[in-house]
Amino acid sequence: MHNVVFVLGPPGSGKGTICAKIQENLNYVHLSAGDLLRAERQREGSEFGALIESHIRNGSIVPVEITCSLLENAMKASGDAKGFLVDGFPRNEDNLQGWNKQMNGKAFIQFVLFLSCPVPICIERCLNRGQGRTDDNEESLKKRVETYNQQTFPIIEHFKKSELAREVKSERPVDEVYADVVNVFNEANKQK
Ligand SMILES: Nc1ncnc2c1ncn2[C@@H]1O[C@H](COP(=O)(O)OP(=O)(O)O)[C@@H](O)[C@H]1O
Ligand SMILES: O=c1ccn([C@@H]2O[C@H](COP(=O)(O)OP(=O)(O)O)[C@@H](O)[C@H]2O)c(=O)[nH]1
Ligand SMILES: [Mg+2]
Repeated sequence: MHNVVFVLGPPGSGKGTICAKIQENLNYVHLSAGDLLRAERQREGSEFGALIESHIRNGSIVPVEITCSLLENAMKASGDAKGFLVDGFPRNEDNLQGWNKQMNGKAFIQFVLFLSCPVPICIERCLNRGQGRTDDNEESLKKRVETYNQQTFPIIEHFKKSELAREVKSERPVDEVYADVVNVFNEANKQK
């Protein structure tokens, strides 16, 4: 049974940055759904490359069958780990239902880390991210924020209702955000 922590928040809220630090220090394996999709987009012979690229440029969400299989394969390939940080997923109802169907009995959601950050700061961060991404531009970001507000925030609300969400405000400097995130993980692992 894979132990999973979903890491959610608007684009630019710091999910990848924080997950990398957690992976380094707390023995969780970081799986960025976005990175897995970008790798699949480039993979020689992938039948989903064009579909993934159009969703990424559009800030829309790739069908869960594709993303969930990439995540499950990555967890299988990773071998034993204290847990998996599933970064940037689930992003909508289709993702959540698809995960529940495909991963039922195979994964346990320990909790959901929600990095909350004002949108203008998020946009600024993405525009300065400098990773040469095809979706870090004004046009794509506008759509990504709309997708986040319309489709992803309701998923966060769902996890809040089931008392699985742990919110950390992430407009502060990385070290301050990370210190609070460590406390959330320590608290969650104490309860195990
Ligand atoms: N707390 C923070 N303060 C300032 N910049 C940050 C902070 N967290 C992340 N960043 C920067 O903002 C950009 C987006 O961070 P990233 O971790 O990629 O966010 P996400 O994965 O949520 O899109 C990166 O350039 C990163 O270095
Ligand atoms: O589970 C996922 C994760 C990402 N994406 C797509 O990949 C893009 C980039 O996601 P990522 O998490 O890398 O963006 P970030 O929030 O880190 O800026 C999203 O806008 C979506 O188009 C998706 O469709 N499903
Ligand atoms: Mg990211």
